[in-house]
Amino acid sequence: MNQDNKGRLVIISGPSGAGKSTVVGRLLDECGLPLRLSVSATTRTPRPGEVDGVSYFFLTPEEFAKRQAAGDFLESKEVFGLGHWYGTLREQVATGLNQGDWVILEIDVQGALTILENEDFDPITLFIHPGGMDELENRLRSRRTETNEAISARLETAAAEMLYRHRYQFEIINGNVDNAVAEICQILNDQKENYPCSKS
Ligand SMILES: Nc1nc2c(ncn2[C@@H]2O[C@H](COP(=O)(O)OP(=O)(O)O)[C@@H](O)[C@H]2O)c(=O)[nH]1
Ligand SMILES: Nc1ncnc2c1ncn2[C@@H]1O[C@H](COP(=O)(O)OP(=O)(O)O)[C@@H](O)[C@H]1O
Repeated sequence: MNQDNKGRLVIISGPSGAGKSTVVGRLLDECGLPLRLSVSATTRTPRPGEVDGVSYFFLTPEEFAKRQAAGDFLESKEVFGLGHWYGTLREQVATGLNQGDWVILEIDVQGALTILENEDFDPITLFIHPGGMDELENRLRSRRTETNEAISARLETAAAEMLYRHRYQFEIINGNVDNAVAEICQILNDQKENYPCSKS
């Protein structure tokens, strides 16, 4: 799927609350590359303001299981141990790569490792974190989207995920959003030298 300059896969992981969505939103607008976000499917309920098909495809557990059985996912995982599933849709990735886009997967560590084991891809991998667990907790609490139970599960998972950051090519500390965005744009544009885009 990745031959003939037909786009690239970019994997971004990091603990919940690290600022992945914030940074990715900016990258899409500011990097000057044909980036697009792969919209994942999930069984979790939408937060206020999240739009089906834009933030995620929000599926019932039954719909999700059906799509798993049909082989529609490149990878799918239960994240945080709270019974909510998340999955990368093959179609999202294939469509983007075939159009020459750089397809961003904003996925957890388990999903990233599964894709790294898949030899069809040669992804650029980035791990984002805020530099400290206290700051992570502050961000999660001030986002006001999660219950205390969900915040605790996210913090526990965060500690485990941090242990995998060395499996990624690039570690980004998102202390200041502007700096993190600039650093990642620079990394991606440097990679372009190795893999010229068919689109730009
Ligand atoms: N493996 C996998 N993880 C995903 C996928 N989509 C989102 N995630 C991860 O699921 C976690 C939870 O996402 P979300 O419920 O939106 O909460 P947030 O990270 O606190 O904003 C994050 O670590 C995401 O990176 C996916 O398709 N596959
Ligand atoms: N560099 C930063 N400094 C301070 N707050 C940030 C920073 N980056 C993101 N945030 C805030 O932290 C919270 C979590 O960010 P979000 O992008 O939702 O994280 P993630 O997608 O990794 O779960 C949000 O309220 C966001 O506005």
